[in-house]
Amino acid sequence: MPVGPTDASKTPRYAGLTTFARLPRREDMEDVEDYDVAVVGVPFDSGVSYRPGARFGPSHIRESSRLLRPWNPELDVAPFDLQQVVDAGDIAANPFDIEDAIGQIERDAAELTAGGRRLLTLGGDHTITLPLLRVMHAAYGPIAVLHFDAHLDTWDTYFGAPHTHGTTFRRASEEGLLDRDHCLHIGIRGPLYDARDLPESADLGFATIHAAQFDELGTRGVIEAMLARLGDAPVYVSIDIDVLDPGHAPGTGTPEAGGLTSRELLAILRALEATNVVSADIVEVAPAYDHAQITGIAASHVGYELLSVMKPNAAVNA
Ligand SMILES: N=C(N)NCCCC(=O)O
Ligand SMILES: [Zn+2]
Ligand SMILES: [Zn+2]
Repeated sequence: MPVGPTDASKTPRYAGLTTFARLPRREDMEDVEDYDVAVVGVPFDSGVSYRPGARFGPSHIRESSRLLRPWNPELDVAPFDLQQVVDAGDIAANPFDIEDAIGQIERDAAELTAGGRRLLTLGGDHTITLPLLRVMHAAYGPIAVLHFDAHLDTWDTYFGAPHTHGTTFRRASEEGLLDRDHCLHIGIRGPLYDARDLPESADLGFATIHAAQFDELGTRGVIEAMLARLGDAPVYVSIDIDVLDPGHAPGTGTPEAGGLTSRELLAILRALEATNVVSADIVEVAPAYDHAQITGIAASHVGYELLSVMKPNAAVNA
């Protein structure tokens, strides 16, 4: 039986060290390799183009996750009984050297996912997804990326810099990491730099469901289109919290009006039960702009739903 979160009926939720959902720390495990999914923080925000602060995202999401409970009634699952989930702490990413940080993230994520283990990464800005996708590609081959974001993040460079939070998915596509027939952006909105931004993103392998399409499609219609696009491919889910409307997630660096509600996002994530989610990240949570943990709580619930749809990899401990 997996070791689950601290029992809230025996130890107050607000007591003790802060781990995601009050899960055991990886260091607490007798056999440190004995987990199916690791939650890991990447406190890095040196790739942002506007407001900084996502380096404090991991600790804020953890602190906001203390109220999560063990049973998920929407999916009829107990995500922490299905598989051993641990909190693996934070990856120490160099704030002064983006290339070095990307290398550190890639190495540590490769180690944490050895043997087919899953990762739920708490960012950090969206720069951190590139090394995570390299690790996914090494394990699974070209990967279907399900990208929730207000932004395309398929731009080329900022000030000549190739590795930023706005260029991640162009680099990933250029490096051949993506399964170009099955990648999808959901929630795109707001002004762009150029009329070519959208066609270029399509050329890089992404279909798009714009935030403005939610009214005509409805959540059900979005889910159907998403499942059709993903098919049976191994799916990596990257969630930029700014996909949510600023009313649902004010604590982020590049907010855009007209976004999803947290209820819409959570419903869409639950539908991933029918797919093969291999790992995921939640990025761009910047607590300095948050109020009353609105963004942190949304992010912690997003993480909970992701853990609820990740199925244990039969290869682990086989
Ligand atoms: N939040 C992320 N990942 N990217 C935003 C980039 C928007 C911009 O610099 O214009
Ligand atoms: Zn964004
Ligand atoms: Zn982004």
